[in-house]
Amino acid sequence: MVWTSRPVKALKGNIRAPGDKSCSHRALIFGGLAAGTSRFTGLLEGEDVLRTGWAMEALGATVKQTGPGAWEVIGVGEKGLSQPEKDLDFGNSGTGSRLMMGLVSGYPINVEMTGDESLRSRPMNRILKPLRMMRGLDTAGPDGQLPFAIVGTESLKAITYVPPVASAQVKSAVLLAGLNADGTTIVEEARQTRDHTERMLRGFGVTVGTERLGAEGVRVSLEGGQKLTAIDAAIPGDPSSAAFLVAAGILSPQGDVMVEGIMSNSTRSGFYDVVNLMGAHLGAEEMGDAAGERLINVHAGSAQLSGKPVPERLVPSMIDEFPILGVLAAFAEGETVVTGAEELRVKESDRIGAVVAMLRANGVDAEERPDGFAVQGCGGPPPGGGLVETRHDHRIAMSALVMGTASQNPVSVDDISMIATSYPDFLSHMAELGADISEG
Ligand SMILES: O=C(O)C1=C[C@@H](OP(=O)(O)O)[C@@H](O)[C@H](O)C1
Ligand SMILES: C=C(OP(=O)(O)O)C(=O)O
Repeated sequence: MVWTSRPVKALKGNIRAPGDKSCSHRALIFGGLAAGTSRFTGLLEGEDVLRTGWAMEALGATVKQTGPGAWEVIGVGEKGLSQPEKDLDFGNSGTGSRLMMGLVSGYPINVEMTGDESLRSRPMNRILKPLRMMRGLDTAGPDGQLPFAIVGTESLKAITYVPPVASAQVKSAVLLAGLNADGTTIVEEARQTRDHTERMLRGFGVTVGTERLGAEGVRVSLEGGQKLTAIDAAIPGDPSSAAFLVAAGILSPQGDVMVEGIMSNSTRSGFYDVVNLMGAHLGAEEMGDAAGERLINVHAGSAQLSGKPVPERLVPSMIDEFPILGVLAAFAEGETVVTGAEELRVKESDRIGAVVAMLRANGVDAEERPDGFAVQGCGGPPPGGGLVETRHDHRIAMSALVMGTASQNPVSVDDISMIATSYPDFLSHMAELGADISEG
């Protein structure tokens, strides 16, 4: 179903950022594992997160909604995870599926897992390889794409693992397997990825060590056999979802957008650093904290940006924000170049190909690089007028719709259904700001 975003003069208003997707997955997983009842507020009720909740229920936890964004999770505690009676379907979610692969591998259960067309095409050997090492198996194995089964065991051995790609999902899967392994599991990241697993596990009473490794890296360690204790927590706002609203405020000719309660964590803030480098002058005010994370309100007003090379050291901390950065680059003056971001090829879509196709369909000069893309900015509103192929990718759909709010002509997308995986309130939030987005 085609939806179209038409240019409007002003986007204005205050929006509360939706709950963070990464933290919401982890809240349900850790709550489902813990002894006792955990209560969460502000949980993201996106499809990806709900599927993680259903998976935890299939494994023996009780997960129930008690109000809007309010959830109660009764964990399995001492009993451990039990054999699910059906396949676990993770839909579109790399995070849910990969974290759960690590988690279930340390229990004597056999778990069939699957996902949608996009997830079934994503690489899983990055998880299967360290899990095989923890079983003492040769690291060579069949190439992994869902559907497949994880056959768990109670005799995992701790390993020291250096992931070949910067991935919080890989780090987290290894640490979750490490919870049930014999010895101390260590993950060494050359460039640190988002640290929500480490922080939230500590909240649930697990001792997790973190040491700096070189200028940009980290060594994370966790002793096997530790138990989790239930907590009450408020989920911080999602900086990745908020990035669409912030971009909309910057691009609007009369933009005045405040996004409230965004998690401020240096492992997630790359997008905000880059748009400031490009000349956005975002305003930030402290808002207290939630679940051990600092919260800020961010104000975004109209600004003419200048294209910039994106510093490679910031790539992991903005890995989900490249589609919307591509849109900002199209409005900027001069060239924006992204390098060192080959991971974008294996997200919900090949996001290098999808971003370049989105921009070209709207009259913008953009080209693919093996590990990124280059955009020649229009120095103002790009032509627009295109129909964007979203390729089952929520972030491409939202980026294209934001582009349409300020381009010369409307921008259409071929599908919006998958936006609900990460940001079910996106369209209503955009409408509150004054966007003109509708079917057809
Ligand atoms: O751990 C997480 O919650 C996530 C890690 C990132 O994936 P990778 O680990 O594949 O980089 C990110 O793209 C995803 O949206 C969420
Ligand atoms: C890459 C993403 O998520 P996941 O890997 O969980 O599917 C995303 O939300 O942009």
